[in-house]
Amino acid sequence: MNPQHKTGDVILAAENISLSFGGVKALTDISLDVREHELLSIIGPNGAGKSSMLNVINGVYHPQQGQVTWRGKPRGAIHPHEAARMGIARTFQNIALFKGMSVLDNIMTGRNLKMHANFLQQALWWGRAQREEMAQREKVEQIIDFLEIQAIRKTPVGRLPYGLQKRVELARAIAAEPTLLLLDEPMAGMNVEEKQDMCRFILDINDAFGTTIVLIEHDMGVVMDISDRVIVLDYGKKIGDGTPHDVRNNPDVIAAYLGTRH
Ligand SMILES: Nc1ncnc2c1ncn2[C@@H]1O[C@H](COP(=O)(O)OP(=O)(O)OP(=O)(O)O)[C@@H](O)[C@H]1O
Repeated sequence: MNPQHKTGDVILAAENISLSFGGVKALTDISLDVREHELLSIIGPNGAGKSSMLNVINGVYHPQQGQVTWRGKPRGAIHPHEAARMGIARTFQNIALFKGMSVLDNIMTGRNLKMHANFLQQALWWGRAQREEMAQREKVEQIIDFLEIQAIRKTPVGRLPYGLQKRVELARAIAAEPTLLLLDEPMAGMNVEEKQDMCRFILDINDAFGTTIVLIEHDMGVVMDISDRVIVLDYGKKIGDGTPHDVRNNPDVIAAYLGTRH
């Protein structure tokens, strides 16, 4: 894929971010930006700081130094629910779904932010709340069709194979209609066919909804294939930032990462 034709303005900028846990420096002076509509991958060996960076972006961690700017405005220390309100959705390395609930109900939880009627309003204006519930369900059904999970819509998530659970988690994340979608190893533990499906869905989301995607992924084939741009971290420092072609030919990256691990 080629990048430049589709990417827009910078929507998120992280400037000089440093984050430590006790004596462990997870991130050191990292600056990066995320441009609207792009598919940006963050790669690097285990412990390089990739998940920490996503956690800074969506407000799970607050860096000791540096600043995050969202649509040109410095953000300050925010919590994940505030990041969600800004339009930043997230999936996790370990699936975080309600295992006893059906696929449909799990995806509905992703619509919470879009619900207007609160509990009291639901009690007072039953009709209106019901109309809203129907509209939300319709949206969820569209997502179910989009991700081709119609056949399992009533199945409790805990009974599904791993690959499908990952797809349901993706469905729940896009149910929030995010501007920026953070995906933390969405293909980990998948077989080749499941990975191909997941790649297709990620690209479709990016294309069909214009959703900006930041992806952490260890599979280099996948990263080089689908990314518009790749950022490389190593020991908490940024050592590469460019097109897949640039990164593949960056001597620092080759030395620190591609030739050695994974
Ligand atoms: N909550 C935490 N408490 C203490 N140390 C942490 C915490 N989160 C991350 N770290 C440390 O920060 C460093 C970066 O970890 P991080 O999980 O961000 O790396 P990563 O690149 O995502 O690794 P992986 O590919 O293994 O998921 C590691 O040394 C890790 O042990």
